[in-house]
Amino acid sequence: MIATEALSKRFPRVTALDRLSLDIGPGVTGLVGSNGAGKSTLIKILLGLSPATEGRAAVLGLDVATSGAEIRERVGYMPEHDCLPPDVSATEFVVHMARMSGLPATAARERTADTLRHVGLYEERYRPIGGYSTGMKQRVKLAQALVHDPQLVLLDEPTNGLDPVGRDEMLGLIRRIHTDFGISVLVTSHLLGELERTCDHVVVIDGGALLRSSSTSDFTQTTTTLAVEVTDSDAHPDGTRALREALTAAGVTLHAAEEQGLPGAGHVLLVEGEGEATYDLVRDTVADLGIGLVRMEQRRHHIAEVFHAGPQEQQIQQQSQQPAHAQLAPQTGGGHDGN
Ligand SMILES: Nc1ncnc2c1ncn2[C@@H]1O[C@H](COP(=O)(O)OP(=O)(O)OP(=O)(O)O)[C@@H](O)[C@H]1O
Repeated sequence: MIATEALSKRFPRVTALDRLSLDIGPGVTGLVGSNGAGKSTLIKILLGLSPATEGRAAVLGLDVATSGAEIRERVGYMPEHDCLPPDVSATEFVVHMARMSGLPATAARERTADTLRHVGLYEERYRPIGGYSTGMKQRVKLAQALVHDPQLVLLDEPTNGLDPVGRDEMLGLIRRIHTDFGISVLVTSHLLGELERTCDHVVVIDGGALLRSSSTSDFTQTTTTLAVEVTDSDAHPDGTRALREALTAAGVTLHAAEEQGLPGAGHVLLVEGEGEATYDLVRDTVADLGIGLVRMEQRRHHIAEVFHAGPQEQQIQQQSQQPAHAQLAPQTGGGHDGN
């Protein structure tokens, strides 16, 4: 879908992309990086809207330096910034964008109705965009990227400005772009956690250079550690502590998640697993103590942990509760006009 080779983009005072080489296949791919990492710059080069300083890039096998117009015919683009005209309706705007992409008038109207319905805009599509909420505007931006039935869409920070419910809905829509229509997706975000559920593959860039590119399952592979959570009882007002003491006496290696200083982790014990025997021992010990077993599960790595620990350090600090959307620290000096 997308291939870049030693792609660089230098502005007078900043290197936005630094010899970036990528190979992105079909499916849903997340492009993650903090503010100023170079995500928007890469997208603009891929669309043939901005020339690279050095290196090469191809989208759907077409060279970005020479085939910008053909690429834009086959690729949809959802820009990051608010760019919608306030005084026209979603229908008028999306029909216009469909016509710009080369669809005849009737097809443009039909595709617009289908696409707006798909993104969840119904009767409000006849009202001027200026009165829409942020979530509705993001849906219009997504609809205009999809209306000409592209093979690939490039979505720049589609969850920006959305509340948690709106973000989940948008992520669900993005996933369905691929599952329902077979359109491949490159979606950027500075929130590592949200891509875990949405993307098949994740590319992490920082300072315009590649940090890591791998499948989401590689990022989130399971560990041999069990996360165990129990209830308290009258006999054991601190059930977690009672279980900890009993398991330690039985010779099991374990530590409390709260030792890592994680919020909400006070009732979670992390048990070093040694196969079936450990599951049985935990179950029997909990039963003997007469407390309740809330959960016992193999811990998964979260993308954010892997990223913070660095690719080489797969033995990551143990923790059971990661905030749903771990955010990369913003970089300094990122101000620009966005063009
Ligand atoms: N037209 C421009 N002129 C000068 N510098 C620019 C220009 N566009 C981008 N930059 C700089 O290039 C770097 C990468 O910017 P880019 O917009 O690609 O980052 P990003 O990862 O998309 O971040 P954000 O999500 O904040 O937009 C930043 O340091 C930015 O200031």
